[in-house]
Formats: sequence, C-alpha cells, structure tokens
Amino acid sequence: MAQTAEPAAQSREYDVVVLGAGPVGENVADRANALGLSAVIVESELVGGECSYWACMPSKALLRPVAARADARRVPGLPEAAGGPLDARAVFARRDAFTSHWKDDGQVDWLDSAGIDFVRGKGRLAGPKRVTVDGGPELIARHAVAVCTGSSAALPDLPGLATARPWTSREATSAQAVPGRLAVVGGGVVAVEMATAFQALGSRVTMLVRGSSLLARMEPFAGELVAESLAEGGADLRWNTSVEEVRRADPDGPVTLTLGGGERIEADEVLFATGRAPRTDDLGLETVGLEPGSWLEVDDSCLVTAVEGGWLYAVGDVNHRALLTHQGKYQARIAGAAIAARARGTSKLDTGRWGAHAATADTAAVPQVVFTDPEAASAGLTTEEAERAGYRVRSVDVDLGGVAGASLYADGYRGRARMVVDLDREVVLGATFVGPGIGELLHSATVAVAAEVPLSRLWHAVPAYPTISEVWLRLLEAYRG
Ligand SMILES: Cc1cc2nc3c(=O)[nH]c(=O)nc-3n(C[C@H](O)[C@H](O)[C@H](O)COP(=O)(O)OP(=O)(O)OC[C@H]3O[C@@H](n4cnc5c(N)ncnc54)[C@H](O)[C@@H]3O)c2cc1C
Ligand SMILES: NC(=O)c1ccc[n+]([C@@H]2O[C@H](COP(=O)([O-])OP(=O)(O)OC[C@H]3O[C@@H](n4cnc5c(N)ncnc54)[C@H](O)[C@@H]3O)[C@@H](O)[C@H]2O)c1
Repeated sequence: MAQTAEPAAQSREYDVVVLGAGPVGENVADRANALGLSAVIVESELVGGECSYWACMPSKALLRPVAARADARRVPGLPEAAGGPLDARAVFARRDAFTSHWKDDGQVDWLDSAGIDFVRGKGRLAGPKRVTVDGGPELIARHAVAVCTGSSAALPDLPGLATARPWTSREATSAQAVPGRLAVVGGGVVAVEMATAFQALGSRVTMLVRGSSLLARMEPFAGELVAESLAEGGADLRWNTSVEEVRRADPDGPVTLTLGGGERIEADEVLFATGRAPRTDDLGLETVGLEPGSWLEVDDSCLVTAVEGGWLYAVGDVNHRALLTHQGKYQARIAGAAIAARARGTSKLDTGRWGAHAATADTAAVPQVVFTDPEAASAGLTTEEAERAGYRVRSVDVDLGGVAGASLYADGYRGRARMVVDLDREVVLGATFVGPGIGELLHSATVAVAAEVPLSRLWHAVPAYPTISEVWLRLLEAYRG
C-alpha cells in the first residue's frame, strides 16, 4: 500500500482509479479488485467517508439508546432506570467508539489487506482517464475512473448564516455537548432523526418545517406518526415556516432566527438539515466536458453517459439516484461488474431490468429505515409514486396495534402498515411500516418487492406467531377481503 509522499510528476497506471473512499468508493475498488483488476483509491479526508464518521454510524449510535429506552418504558416490570434521562456522556462515548474517535487507521488497514492501493489527498480529473492528486502522483486509468465523492450538507443562502456557526449533520452527529435549546430547520430524515436524538438527550427542540409534513417522500402516515411522537415528547413543530435570517451576535451566545412572519426565536444551536449538495465543485469536471458542482447523471450501470468512451462512472450519493449507503454499495457491486465486463471486452452487457449490470433496485426496490421513535421504514414505491409511474394500484392499510406480536412488543403499541399492490400483476410494489421495532421487518418487504413475488405465493409465506411480521398476513387478508 502506498501513501502520498512522492514527487508530483510521477505517474502510476491502474485498471481502475476510484475518487473518494466512502462506503461506495471502497466497494467499487473491492469489486474491481475481486474481479481481477488493479485498483487505487484516493481520499481527501477519512477512509470510510461521511457514513462512518458523520452520518449513518454516529447518528444510529446516538439513536439506539433512544429506542432501547422507549422499548423499556413500554413494558412493565423493567427497572426504573429505564424511565430516567439518557446519560449523555455514556451515549456520546459509545458514539465516539463507533466512529473510532474519527480516526481511519482500521479502514486504511482494510484497504491494504484487500490489495487496494491508497493515496491520501484531494483528487481531480485532468482529462480522460487521468487523475491528479494534490501533492501526490498522477494516476492513469487503463479502463475506468469511478467518481464516488459523495455529498455534503446543502445550506440555504440566508443573511447572517455564514457567521452564525450553524450545525449541519456533521456538527450534530459529532456533538460533544447537548444544547439546552436546539432549533432544527427541515423536515426530512436528518431533521427527524437528530430531533429525536437530541430531544431524548435533553434538548428543547423546535422544528421549523417549510412544508406541512415530515418525511415527505414516505407515505403520509409515516410523517404524521413521527410528528405526533416528537410533539408528545415536547418538541415544538412549526409548519409552513420559513427562516429568513440567522444571527449569532455573541460568538459564545445564543443564535436568533427570524422567521417568515417576522417572529424571532432564540436557540443555543441551530441545525440546518436542508438536504445535500454533490461534492463535485472542485473535481476537474470541466476537463471532461461536465459542469462543476453538478450531480453526475448516469445510466443503470452507473456510467456517465455524457462523457464519450465509456470510462467514467459515478457511483453513490454523487449520482443522486438514492442517497443511502446500502443503495450506493449495491450500485458499487453493479458498477464493479460492469467495469470488469467492459475491461474484458464483453460485447454485450446484461443491462436489462434486473440484469447483472443494471442497478434496477434504485428505481423499484429501495429500502430505508428512519430510526425515529416510532421507526418508519419503507421499501419500493409509495402509492403516489406507483400511480405516477403509471401502475394501476390498490393500497391496503393495517393498524399494527392489532397484531398480536406488536401488542406483546409494547403496551399501547401504535403503528401502521401499508402494502401497495400492482393490480395487473398482483405483486407488491411497495410497503411501509411505522412503529416501534419494525426496522428489522423491512427486508421481508424488500425481498417481496425485488423478487416480484405474486400475492398468491406470498399467501404461503407464513409469518411466525406471535411476531410483528404477522402484519404481512393481515395485509394479505385486507387485500383479499
Ligand atoms: C446524518 C446522516 C445520517 C445518515 N444515515 C444513514 C443511514 O442510517 N443509512 C443509510 O443508508 N444512509 C444514511 N445516510 C446517507 C449516507 O451517509 C450516504 O448515502 C453515504 O455516505 C454515501 O456514500 P458515498 O460513498 O457515496 O459518499 P460519502 O460517504 O460522502 O464518501 C465520499 C468520500 O469521498 C471523499 N472525497 C470527496 N471529494 C474528494 C476528492 N476530490 N478527492 C478525494 N476524496 C474525495 C470524501 O472525503 C468522502 O470520504 C445518512 C446521511 C446523513 C447526512
Ligand atoms: N436513516 C436513513 O436512512 C438516513 C438518515 C439520514 C439521512 N439519510 C439520507 O441523507 C439524505 C439527506 O437527508 P436530509 O434530511 O438532509 O435531506 P432530505 O432531502 O431528506 O430533507 C431535506 C428537508 O429540508 C427541507 N428544506 C430544503 N431546503 C430548505 C430551506 N431552504 N429551508 C427550509 N427547509 C428546507 C426540505 O423541505 C426537507 O424537508 C437523504 O436523502 C436521506 O436518504 C438517510
């Protein structure tokens, strides 16, 4: 394994050059390597990317104690301690362990053991199949360059924001103290998860949502149940609210937000959870005819079609197909296979629907778990998405509280499930579950959706009694009438 300290003029040749060692870049390099191609990976920050240090892992480490406490509170007989406040210091310490204290030695060792060369530094395209690295060698790709540079938090252009020291997902997931008052701008996944975590840690949370619902990309009942729970926990949810200005007069003092109607609110910290921007602004995209700062549009094999020659791939967040770690890693497996097949000179790739070289699940079977309390999980299409895609659909709903396994799981279990059925083929197009402990149920839905299992066969897939999975039986019964 090689690190940077060599003359800039030196150039090295590999079959595949990967830009960005997040979960996706690591998987592209690993796949290429496993399929017999040499690979080098370039990383400007920490090997493991956003997911390991400022996103999935730390956020879920902050949220796991929230779910454990909530579960304990819903069954009688557990020690009283389950009812007390979270021990912030212990929660942060466990989160710190999950991020390896923001050190990547372990992941660098893994690259080494996998036989993937590593260069630390900022990489940029310098024309077709060429990559330069700040202070490092020039890298030439024989077959492919894969851009896996991910995304960063997008901040709105608001007066005062730049100097108000706002939190983005990075500051929220790596916080070492609990703010007394936390304002959260946004109503998407980061907003609801971080509101849930910090509320449980003791912050007084105000959510400033510009629309009229949370989790707008899920079935509407998901956002409704999560909002209900946050409000019951004491959060102040403000709907149809815009933030016009942000000021922190004293660098050590509170932050003041001016809202659309002129009202001002004060908080100790403000988290902007307002979506993501592609990390492509300083990547040399102009050297291959692409627009710097843009999301990279790809075909189903993750090839950037606007660039001639079939050598440039964009995989993971940066292609904006599905901003999730597992989905990016899936794309990496597909793209890795496509890169290897093209390198072997395979005349025709298997790019048809569900083919070996097509990331079909990106549009048909994306799973996602939002780790709030209650959890909200979905796979495949919502009713609205299915209708928009032209399917003739029927959706059936079930109250999860009526499922024996759910009532055993928690006293007063509150939750709901929906199955979206394609009426012409009688297969499941999508499913959504909202309730405590449903995250682990989701893969059953992903399998049903991706495998397009006919409902007549699903009828024979008997869920164990008394588990929450019996919701499947209730959904099928509701559909059959
Ligand atoms: C708070 C939060 C929580 C999340 N939770 C989940 C979750 O629970 N489950 C889930 O599936 N998804 C979750 N996500 C989404 C998930 O983090 C991303 O989908 C995932 O990290 C994308 O992986 P990636 O490899 O494409 O990009 P990244 O993880 O962003 O990695 C890209 C890497 O490229 C490097 N890089 C960028 N530019 C260059 C350059 N020019 N040269 C060299 N290196 C460069 C970066 O430093 C970075 O290490 C969460 C996101 C956030 C913000
Ligand atoms: N558990 C998980 O799977 C998980 C957890 C966190 C994040 N993620 C992924 O990370 C990605 C980013 O999450 P996110 O929550 O930042 O984005 P998002 O797109 O889910 O939500 C952004 C929210 O900000 C609002 N918004 C945007 N611009 C605004 C503005 N100027 N003023 C006020 N509100 C504004 C939007 O209306 C929306 O409610 C998501 O696509 C998600 O898939 C996944």
